[in-house]
Amino acid sequence: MKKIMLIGYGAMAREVVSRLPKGVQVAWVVVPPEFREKLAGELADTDIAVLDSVTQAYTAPDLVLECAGHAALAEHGETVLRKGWPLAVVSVGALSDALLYAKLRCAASKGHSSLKILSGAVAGMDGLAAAREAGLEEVLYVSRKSPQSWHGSPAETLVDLNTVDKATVFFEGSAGEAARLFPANANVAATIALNGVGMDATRVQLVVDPHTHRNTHRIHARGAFGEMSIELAGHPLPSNPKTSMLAALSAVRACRQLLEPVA
Ligand SMILES: NC(=O)C1=CN([C@@H]2O[C@H](COP(=O)(O)OP(=O)(O)OC[C@H]3O[C@@H](n4cnc5c(N)ncnc54)[C@H](O)[C@@H]3O)[C@@H](O)[C@H]2O)C=CC1
Ligand SMILES: O=C([O-])CC(=O)C(=O)O
Repeated sequence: MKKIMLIGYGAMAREVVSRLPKGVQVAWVVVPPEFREKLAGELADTDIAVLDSVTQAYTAPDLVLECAGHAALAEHGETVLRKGWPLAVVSVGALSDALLYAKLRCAASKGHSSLKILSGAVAGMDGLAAAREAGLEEVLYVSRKSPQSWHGSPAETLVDLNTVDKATVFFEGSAGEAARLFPANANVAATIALNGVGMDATRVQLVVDPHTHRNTHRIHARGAFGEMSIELAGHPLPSNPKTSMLAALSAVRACRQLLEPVA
């Protein structure tokens, strides 16, 4: 049996748990101290230990899965990697902080562990990263979501989410800016950047569309390899419209890979 540690137990983590393959079990969940008692009560009938620090686990997980947000990756990532535990992350936007990126890279190297950037809500990262080998001239990413998905983000100050009546671009900038300004909505921008031309050169547009219920991710890349356009229209999770179901599925896949000898 493979044992995983979850960092975070919100919409995405719960979706992952509901789809875990046979042969993989959650042994630890790490949440902020103020949520620990309540969650421990909720999980009292399970074998899951609810912790507020990764250091409270005394055996090594086969995988640590971060599904908790930028602050959580900054808080726990380095410790996990220094312990030699493999870490898969969805809050990729946190890596737009060059210092955090360098710290995690160094911790992974010192701990002989690995930091896996999950593809999350988007697809095509393998092709983009391969295309980069011969040089990329341009990468553009457009994210389009419903007003509901942008509530609680700085989009609220850039466009009236309650009255917008047509698809409207409310942000244009670099992947790094998008990831920092929209930590719960633009992790994909950082994922594309890390697989392509980097945080500064990746161009990003964020769009609110009152006529959609999907989270749509469009990538256009051009380079020596040729040209690629991908559009992925994902269903949001009912429990968090900011987060696409596919993001959770990319984490489920990482768990399944623990069981597979062929990658
Ligand atoms: N790469 C991708 O495609 C995507 C990445 N994400 C990332 O996944 C994160 C989680 O998404 P959801 O589950 O939908 O959000 P959510 O808000 O439903 O759940 C977040 C969970 O993390 C916990 N948490 C917060 N701070 C923590 C800390 N310091 N340590 C441990 N746990 C902590 C919260 O208590 C909560 O249980 C998002 O914040 C975002 O950064 C989200 C969607 C797509
Ligand atoms: O789940 C999505 O559609 C994308 C998302 O929130 C992110 O990139 O942070």
